[in-house]
Amino acid sequence: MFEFIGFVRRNWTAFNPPQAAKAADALRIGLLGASNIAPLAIIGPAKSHPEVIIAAIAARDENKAQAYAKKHSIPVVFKSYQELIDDPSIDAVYIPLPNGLHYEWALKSIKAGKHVLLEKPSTSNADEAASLFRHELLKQPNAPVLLEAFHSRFHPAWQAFLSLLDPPNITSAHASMVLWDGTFPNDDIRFIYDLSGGTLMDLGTYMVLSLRQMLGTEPEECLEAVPRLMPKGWDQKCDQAMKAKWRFPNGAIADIEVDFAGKGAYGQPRIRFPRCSATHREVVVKDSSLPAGREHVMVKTITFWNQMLPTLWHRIDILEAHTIRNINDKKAIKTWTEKSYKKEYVWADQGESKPAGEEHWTTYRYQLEEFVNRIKGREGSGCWMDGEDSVNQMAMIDSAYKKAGLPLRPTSLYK
Ligand SMILES: NC(=O)C1=CN([C@@H]2O[C@H](COP(=O)(O)OP(=O)(O)OC[C@H]3O[C@@H](n4cnc5c(N)ncnc54)[C@H](OP(=O)(O)O)[C@@H]3O)[C@@H](O)[C@H]2O)C=CC1
Ligand SMILES: O=C1OC[C@@H](O)[C@H](O)[C@H]1O
Repeated sequence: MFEFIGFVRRNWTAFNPPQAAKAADALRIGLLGASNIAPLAIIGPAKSHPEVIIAAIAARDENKAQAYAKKHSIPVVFKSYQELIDDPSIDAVYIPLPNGLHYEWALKSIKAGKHVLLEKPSTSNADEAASLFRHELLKQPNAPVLLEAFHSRFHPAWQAFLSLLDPPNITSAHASMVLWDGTFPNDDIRFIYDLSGGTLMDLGTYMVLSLRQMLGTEPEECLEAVPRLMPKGWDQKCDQAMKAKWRFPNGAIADIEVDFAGKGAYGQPRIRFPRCSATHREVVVKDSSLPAGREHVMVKTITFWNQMLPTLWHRIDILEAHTIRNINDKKAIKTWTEKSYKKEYVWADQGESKPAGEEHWTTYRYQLEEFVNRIKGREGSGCWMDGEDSVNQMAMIDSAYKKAGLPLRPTSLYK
């Protein structure tokens, strides 16, 4: 009952956040495009941030921008993306454009001296990511801050989950999410190759990041990648679903499954709640009560339920599979499991300095906190995604497209 009340209160407040009075030196952020995601990813989170003002929007159609600005109380409308990034009163831009336009508009914004919060996936492929994140302009003193908006990694629950893992001793890992057909129409930007669509580029990015973060390193090889293409008549260079498997340097095998049109038995819609899990190498548990010739071993599996939107609800399951067995023939004498659970909506006490956070803060709000901290030169929670991380993320995505025999998403012609 208390948990249900907490769930309702947390989620109601997440979507109706308290309004903070704005500081005189608040960052003025402009939005490129009247996107579907901005209200959740930045307009809402900015409300409770005293140092952020959503100051302007630009859309390809000015009337659309005006209507969006009115709905979301955005004071200034620009006629084009370029006009917005050229305006000296704008400090930073949020780029939630189709994936294929990320590179061009991020680079244009950086050239205009703006800080950039860039939607995931950062670019269309690893080559683009390398040219963007290793750009000379980002190496200058006082260079703009560029962040791939991988919101989920900024949440305390995700960090708590990672802290329970022992990456060198992980033997297998898994991450998956399956949605029902029709969540997005077949002509959505997500499924258009020329805009760098594909399910691996969308849901897949979260699962790829989950594996990379759980293993704490980059894969050696993509062992398998099996796409299901969009239905006939739709873009045949886009995957509607993807299953892929990699080998990591410690020998761990890690796989993902993502699907935008899950079907179960008899064609019934199938969904799979976002999750990821890691299983560790068997360890011997010291047990002085055992007779000679016997040993006690344990295998630990840790699962995170809802790594994508943990504020809504999440759970970390710690499962220990114990066995008492003969040492010589490995015959099991007794087996049992022990389970415990963890949730973490705010940072656990870390002594003197606890990073900012509230139970109702979404992943996007935690991310915005760190984006601002970085721009203002403050330490913050320590969560960040640096440029090389974003390049490696795209390299792992590319490796699956290559293995699947699909073309890499197209590189922008913008220089
Ligand atoms: N972090 C997260 O949780 C989420 C992130 N995303 C990411 O955000 C980005 C945008 O997603 P979403 O908001 O769902 O997308 P939308 O379908 O809302 O499109 C975003 C904007 O793209 C602009 N646009 C520019 N060129 C084109 C074009 N050729 N065709 C279609 N649109 C164009 C439109 O701008 P205009 O208004 O100027 O016409 C539109 O408003 C993607 O990169 C996606 O991966 C998406 C959902 C969740
Ligand atoms: O980033 C995202 O998160 C939620 C998904 O449903 C969406 O397609 C994706 O773009």
